[in-house]
Amino acid sequence: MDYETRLLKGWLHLEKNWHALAAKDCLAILESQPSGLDEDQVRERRANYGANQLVEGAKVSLLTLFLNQFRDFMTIVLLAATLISGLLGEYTDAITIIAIIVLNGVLGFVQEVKAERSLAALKELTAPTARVRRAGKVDTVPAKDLVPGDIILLEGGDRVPADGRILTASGLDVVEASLTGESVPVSKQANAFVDPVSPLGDRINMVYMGTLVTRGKAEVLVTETGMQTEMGKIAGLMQQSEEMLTPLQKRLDDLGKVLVWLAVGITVLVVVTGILHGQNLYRMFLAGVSLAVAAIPEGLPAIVTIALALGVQRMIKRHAIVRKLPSVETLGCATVVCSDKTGTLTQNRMTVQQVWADGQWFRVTGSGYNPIGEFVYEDRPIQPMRRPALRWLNEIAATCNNAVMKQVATDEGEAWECHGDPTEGALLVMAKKAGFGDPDAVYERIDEIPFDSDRKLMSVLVRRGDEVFLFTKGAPDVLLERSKFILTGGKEEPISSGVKRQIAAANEHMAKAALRNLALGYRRFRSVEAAKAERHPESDLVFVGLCGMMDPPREEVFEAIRKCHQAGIRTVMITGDHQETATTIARQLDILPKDGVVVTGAELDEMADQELARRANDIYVYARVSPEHKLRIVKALQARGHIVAMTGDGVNDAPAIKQADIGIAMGMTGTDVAKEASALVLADDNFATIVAAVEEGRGIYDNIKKFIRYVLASNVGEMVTMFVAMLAGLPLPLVPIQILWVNLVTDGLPAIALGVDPAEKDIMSRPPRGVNEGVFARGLSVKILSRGILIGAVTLAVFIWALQTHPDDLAKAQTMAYATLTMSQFILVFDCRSAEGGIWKRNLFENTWLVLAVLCSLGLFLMTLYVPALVEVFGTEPPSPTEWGIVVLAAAVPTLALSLRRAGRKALKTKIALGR
Ligand SMILES: Nc1ncnc2c1ncn2[C@@H]1O[C@H](COP(=O)(O)OP(=O)(O)OP(=O)(O)O)[C@@H](O)[C@H]1O
Ligand SMILES: [Ca+2]
Repeated sequence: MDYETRLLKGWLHLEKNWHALAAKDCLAILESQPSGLDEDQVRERRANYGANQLVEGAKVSLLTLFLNQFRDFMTIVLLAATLISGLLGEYTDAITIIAIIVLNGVLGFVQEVKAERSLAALKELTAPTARVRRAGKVDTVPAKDLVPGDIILLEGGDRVPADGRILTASGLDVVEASLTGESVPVSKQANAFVDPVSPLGDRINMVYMGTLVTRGKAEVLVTETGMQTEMGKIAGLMQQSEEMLTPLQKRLDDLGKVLVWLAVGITVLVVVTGILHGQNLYRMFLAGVSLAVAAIPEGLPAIVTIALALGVQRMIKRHAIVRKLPSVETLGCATVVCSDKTGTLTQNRMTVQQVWADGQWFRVTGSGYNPIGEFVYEDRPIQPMRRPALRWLNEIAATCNNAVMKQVATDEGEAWECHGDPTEGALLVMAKKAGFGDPDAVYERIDEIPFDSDRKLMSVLVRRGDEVFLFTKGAPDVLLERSKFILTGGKEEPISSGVKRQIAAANEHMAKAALRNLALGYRRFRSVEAAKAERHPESDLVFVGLCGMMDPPREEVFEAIRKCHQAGIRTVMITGDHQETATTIARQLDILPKDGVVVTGAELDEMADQELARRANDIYVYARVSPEHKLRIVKALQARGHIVAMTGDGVNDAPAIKQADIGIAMGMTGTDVAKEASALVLADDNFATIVAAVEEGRGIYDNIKKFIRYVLASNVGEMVTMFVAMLAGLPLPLVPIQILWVNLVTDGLPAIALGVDPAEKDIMSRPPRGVNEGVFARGLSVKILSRGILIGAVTLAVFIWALQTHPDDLAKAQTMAYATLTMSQFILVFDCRSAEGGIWKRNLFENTWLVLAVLCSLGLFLMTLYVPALVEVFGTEPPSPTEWGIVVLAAAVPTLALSLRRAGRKALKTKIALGR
């Protein structure tokens, strides 16, 4: 570092005024260069500067999390009661109860840690990345790995990953609202002079972490990372807290509060009636508190989180990444899925098959990205570079292009892969087939006007010797409109309206064959300066020709769309492509029914919002639309009461993604902006993944309902048993420790195993659930109460029977009641697996976890009957074989009776139906 640089560095150290320095001085100070840092430098700086991350708020320690398990009111009361009983000399009772409470706490703790971990893993998956140039090579790395001195590449749609000085920029616009509050994009430049004392918003040669690039491209030298960034300085204020509680979780939280008071109320009643009937006050108190602890479903929120988290992991396996947990529930309610076409419904592996130029048709042979094939005219191979129109066409196609083709080794030998836009990949391959493989050797690129979905065009300014051209490619209708000339027989001639009609017809012809079309053209300039001075460079073009590329539908989409039909979900295609191409593909995929309507962006512009809403139910394809139209479409569908899932990838798609009930972003081709607006990211950009996510979403919601049903029915059973016994003046049916143990073995493992239950087969043939439908809709509360009451009834029946057969043996009768209550819950858990069908609706062994969980819990329960040390503590007396028979029969009654009743009702219905 020379003296001057060191001087600057000293000054900078005080002020951090990167914006007031020349770019080359910034590079010198950071000892970097445009080709980037090398590996050693990066490693060293990582150690010095730390990760490029905002430090998060303090995390809850594991110990706190563990202690939290014992903080609820009833557990504290129970602990106090236990202490008293310890003081009164009931040591075994006291120790056992404490042991059970600790076990319960451990269980809750494990559940919560697991839930937390899964959520953290989720966050990791959606962590931002950055494109960085190091040692001359461009690579995508996690944004947290950036160090000062790194050279990063930005383009429209990126979130800026660190603070940096702009080295080069073309058409760069950045929204800095997150930093300055200003929502109008700021236009940035590399070489602008910026006053040292200017505010953040005026430093137009800098970009700042967390701001959004809306358009353009730039190379940026990272100057500050992590907490040293402007964002880091205000990190305390900025911590975005993502809404992580789902509507269901909130509702259950409220429900939990009600249930606590209900449980406490009933417990008080039980205790009071027990005492009035002459029960021992102290034992009654302990029993009451134990009952309350058992009956309060304090584990529900944690189990819901686990079910959500496990479901979310299953979704990840199916390539759907959930960014906002609440959307998991909404997924099951979706009534319309609006999907992009290119790459989502189709394979996005494009191949140019037809070319129209100079009034003639050509075929291009070959398939995929393999650059082997020929241009064919009237069934004879030709040499395209010898024909002026085709030569221009291929030169523009390859030069106005940012894709890179790479050869990779696969299992089936060498294959070609496209890095970049597949549309451009197809053009590169075509040019290579024509024999124009290396455009950089011929044309020097000076500038680029990047593609955007609104303009539907892309251009590059190039120089060849002292000739200067603008090469443009884009949607044929758009490009044709901007053309004034056409290349015929090697000469530029004015384009007549007749020729325009001929081109439009050629375009239509290819579109009807499902080809995706692009037009190519150029414009000459006198000099680079003249081109740069031109306000509308993409006009007065010379039209060269059309390329039609095949982009076949994805195989798996056919099945996915069929599933949607069955599940009562409508599929709508929204595409920037031509209406004929869109229509043909939509027909192939069975998205567009016979009477379905296709609407274009131009027609949308003519339509008022109300009219759009009125017609929204009949429109299946929106073609040649701009991202702005998407927002209107979402709103129109929502106005018709639909729950809308909407896909998108670009910056301009973000508002629609946000507005949709389920915003979906593309994982591969999507911009950061689209991803951040989304609730769901498709790792494979595949439509079928949306359907898989809906399926999982429905399954997760179902599973949550399953264990709510199970846990609450069990608890009702426990309450009914105790309450009725006390009312009837019976002795205590279960001793406190037994109550606690029932709760531990039944609420623990089996309930969690229900959370991973495979979805029912008919899950995608039901209509979508209403968004406002509560958990207890569709008779769930009746199911819970009927089962709970029956469980209580059989437990009491067995208890009374045992009291009568062994009048002097209360312990025996209590053991029988204890066994009946436990066993009936083990049977009930299998009944809860089917929403409508009864216990035999589903294969018992389909959910191995559940079988294992029940066996495991059964073992824990049997230990208290047969392990001598525990028998002593639990005061049990093992039933005889006959008594076991009675217990198991009685325990099966609630589930069997209700399943039979359902089967009976169904048979009756069928009979009535048949009778008609
Ligand atoms: N890289 C590109 N350069 C120039 N023009 C392009 C490029 N990519 C697409 N186009 C043209 O712009 C049109 C709109 O593109 P856009 O990306 O908005 O939608 P799409 O890819 O056709 O379909 P979808 O909206 O279903 O993804 C395309 O139909 C094509 O004619
Ligand atoms: Ca319970």
